[in-house]
Amino acid sequence: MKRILEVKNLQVSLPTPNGDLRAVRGIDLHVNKGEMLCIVGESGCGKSMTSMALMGLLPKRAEVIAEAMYFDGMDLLSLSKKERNQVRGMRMSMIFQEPMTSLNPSYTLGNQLCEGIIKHKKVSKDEAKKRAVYLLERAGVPYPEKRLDQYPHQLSGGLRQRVMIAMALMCEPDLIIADEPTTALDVTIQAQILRLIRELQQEFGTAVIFITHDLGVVARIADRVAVMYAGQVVETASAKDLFADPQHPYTKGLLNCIPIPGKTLPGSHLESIPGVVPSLIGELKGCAFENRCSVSIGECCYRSPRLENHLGSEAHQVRCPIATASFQEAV
Ligand SMILES: Nc1ncnc2c1ncn2[C@@H]1O[C@H](COP(=O)(O)OP(=O)(O)OP(=O)(O)O)[C@@H](O)[C@H]1O
Repeated sequence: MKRILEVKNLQVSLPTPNGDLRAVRGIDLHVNKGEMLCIVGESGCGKSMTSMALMGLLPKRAEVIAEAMYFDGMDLLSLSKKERNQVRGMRMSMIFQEPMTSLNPSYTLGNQLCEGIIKHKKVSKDEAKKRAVYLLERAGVPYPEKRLDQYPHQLSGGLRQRVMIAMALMCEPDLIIADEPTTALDVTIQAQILRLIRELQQEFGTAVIFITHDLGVVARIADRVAVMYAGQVVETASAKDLFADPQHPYTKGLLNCIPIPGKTLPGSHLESIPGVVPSLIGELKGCAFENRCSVSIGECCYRSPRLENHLGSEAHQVRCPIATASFQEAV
C-alpha cells in the first residue's frame, strides 16, 4: 500500500524553567493512502505535540528533530517555510478539539471556508462558494447556503465541528489530522461526528490521523492504531489485531478501562491503570511504563526497550521484551 506519510525517529523538545521537556522521544510512524490511523494514549503522552510537529505548527522555541519526515515522497524537513505552508494549505489539514479556537469569531463562515482554496488553488469566489456549500451539505450542516453568511457563535458546538470538517476537506487534502475532534461534544453528537468523519474519509479516500485518549473511539473507526506512552509508540498494529491480541501491558491496561459489549457485566467496575505518566523532563531511564507495570522485572528499570516486531510481523510491533518473551514461553 502506498504511504502518504512516513516519519522516522521524530523528537520534539521544549525548553522549560526545569529543563528540556522531551515530549516526543523518537517516534516512527507511517500512514497509508486513504487509511485511518488512530494515535491513542493518556493525557500528556505527546499526541498533540506529534501532530503539531507533523503539521509544522509548533512554536519556534520547540526543537523538532527527525531522521526522516516524508509526505507523499516529499521531504518535509527540506522544504522552505513557504513550501511547507503550501503543503499545509493544500494537501494536509487539521481539525482541532475546540472549533472556536480555530474559527475566527469576526469573519463569516463563508469567508473562512473559502479563504484557503482561493489562496492556494486559485479558484474563483463562486467556485469556492459552490464547494463550500457542497461540503457543508455533505458534513450534515442544514441550510448550507445560509451558513456562509453566519458567524461561528451563531452555531452550536456540534455544527461548528461539522463546519470544521467541511473546511478541512475544502482543498481535497491527502491527509487530515484530527486532534480529539469529538472530546468537547456531548455523547450523542460525538457518535454522529465520528460516523461522519469515517464516512467522508472513506468517500473521499483521505488519510486521517485521528488522535484520541479513548480506545472506545478507536474501536469504532480505526484501520490501524499506534498506542503512545510517555512520548513513544509502545505498540502499533491493525485495529483488529490490537483489540484481539494486545501485547503491551499499557495497551492491556487501557483495554481494561473500556466496557466491552458482551464481556463487561452491567454494574461491574472497570479497572484503571494505577500511577501517573512520568515527568518528561530530561532522560528517562529504562522503560517509561515500569513504575505502573504489573509484569515488570528488575531490568525494566534500566534497559530501554525497543519497538520490536511481534511474531516476526512488521504490522504488529511492541515495545516490551517481557510481553514478547512471555508469549514465547507460552508457546
Ligand atoms: N506549550 C507547552 N509548553 C511546555 N510544555 C508543554 C506545552 N504543551 C504541552 N506541553 C507538555 O508536553 C507534553 C506532551 O503534551 P501533549 O499536549 O502533546 O500531550 P497529549 O497526549 O496531546 O495530551 P492531551 O490529550 O491532554 O492533549 C506534556 O507533558 C505537556 O505538559
